[in-house]
Amino acid sequence: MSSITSSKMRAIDANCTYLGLSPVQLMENAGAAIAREIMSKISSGKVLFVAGRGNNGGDAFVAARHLATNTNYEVRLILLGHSSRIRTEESKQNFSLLSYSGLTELKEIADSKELEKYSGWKDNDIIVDGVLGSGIKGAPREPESTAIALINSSNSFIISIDSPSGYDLDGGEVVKSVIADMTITFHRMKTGLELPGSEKYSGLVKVAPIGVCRDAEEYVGMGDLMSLSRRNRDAHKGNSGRVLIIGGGAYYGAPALAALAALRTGADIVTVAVPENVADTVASFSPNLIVIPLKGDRLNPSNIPVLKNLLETHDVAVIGPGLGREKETLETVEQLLPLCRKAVVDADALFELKLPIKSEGKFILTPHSAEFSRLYGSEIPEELDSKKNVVSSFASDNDVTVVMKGKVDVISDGSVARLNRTGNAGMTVGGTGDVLTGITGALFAVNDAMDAASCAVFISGAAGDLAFKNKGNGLLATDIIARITDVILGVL
Ligand SMILES: NC(=O)C1=CN([C@@H]2O[C@H](COP(=O)(O)OP(=O)(O)OC[C@H]3O[C@@H](n4cnc5c(N)ncnc54)[C@H](O)[C@@H]3O)[C@@H](O)[C@H]2O)[C@@H](O)CC1
Ligand SMILES: [K+]
Repeated sequence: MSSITSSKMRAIDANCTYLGLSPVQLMENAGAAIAREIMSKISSGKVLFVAGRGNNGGDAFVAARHLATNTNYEVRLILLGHSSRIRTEESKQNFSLLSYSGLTELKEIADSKELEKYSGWKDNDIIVDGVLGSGIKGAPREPESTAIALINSSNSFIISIDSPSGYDLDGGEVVKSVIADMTITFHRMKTGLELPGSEKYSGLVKVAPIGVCRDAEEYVGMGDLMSLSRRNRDAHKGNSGRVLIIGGGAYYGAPALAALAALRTGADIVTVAVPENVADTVASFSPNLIVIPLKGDRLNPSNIPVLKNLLETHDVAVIGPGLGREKETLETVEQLLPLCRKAVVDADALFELKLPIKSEGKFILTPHSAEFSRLYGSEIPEELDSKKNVVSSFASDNDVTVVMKGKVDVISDGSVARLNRTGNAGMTVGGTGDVLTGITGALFAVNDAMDAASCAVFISGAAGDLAFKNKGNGLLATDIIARITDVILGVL
């Protein structure tokens, strides 16, 4: 299995919480794995744990408790700082258990000078480094920086928890780091621990499983939303995404639903370009929409110059909702796609889509399984793993990102395939596909295709699940739009 970044690991941890596997359970497994490694290395001896106030320190608390159950070990632990400043509940809980765990010494030292004077640095068989892990930001500050220097100047065998403290697991610049003899990282190998020269800091690297649910990685969850780009405090209008919806003509509700969903997902500017016969109707749905009427009552080649200008001022185009399948409309879509830098292609725009699209642009296609089957030119297998393989190779062959909608959605950019199970039977009502494309467009404007596509199906399904709680099978596409912000704000 390939290595992962620390932000991916944080997303997996958060997905575990979303599924009901609590951080305290993972911490228990992480700490127990460290204690087991120490016990397999020495059958008795002196072990000093140096712990920070984050969850890396929490792992150290658990490991110290496990190790101290065996009286062959003399276990000491220094907390860098005051216990009142321990960051998380799970870490606090594990720290308080140490008073009852038979440690030889338990100290809280916040001051660097006092840390230097501490008598327990000498003659340890092992020093365990739980100072900083994946949560580090910037160069180590005090007292962590002094602790790192003191650990490095000891003659003991040094085991780092998850990461040598100070080392960037994503491979960024290292200002000051523990030089470990061994690093035990959790769940999966981390990108930064595979880089050339990283062994100078990490020593031997072992990967310890901590009982992460398989679905926490494979299925999109709340944790994945953490990797979406965040709005800058000093952002200007437009920085958070400009979305151009190209649709309508045959229908008028579909482009309006996509546009409103994009706005609720956080896009700054959403422009709806629709044939003039439906422009007033679309505009009448909401004063929040900017509607540009296009000549004619269906999308046609004479609209291309206007759309070309609009594409230049928007980050992403959403092409398809309510277009209809007139020959000239589908030909216009074919001519438009190469002009797009980024586009979400849905509904009628998928109908006669010629792949691969001859363009430098990036594309997300959002077919349901019948539409996918038509594009793929064959039946889709029933079994989920085979489905994943089919979607993945289709995405790779055509250089697109695909969301194949279904009871379980399959998302792939050709190199990674993810699954999503949010959503419910009530969402078979009309318009839900348009809501998904709108969400996808808003996310794609400011994120890469795979993150945008995966998070969009999750958000759309989760908003549908919230709507279902109140409305049951009577839920409407507009009810889903009304719950998008609840999902994004984390009210699940
Ligand atoms: N569910 C989870 O999230 C799990 C996390 N685990 C452990 O938790 C670690 C990540 O925990 P956290 O996110 O709490 O982060 P860390 O424990 O790595 O560090 C965060 C703490 O250090 C402080 N800090 C950040 N940068 C600093 C700097 N440059 N100088 C001094 N102090 C600094 C922060 O204010 C915070 O208090 C992992 O490395 C792993 O060891 C494990 O318990 C397994 C499960
Ligand atoms: K560490």
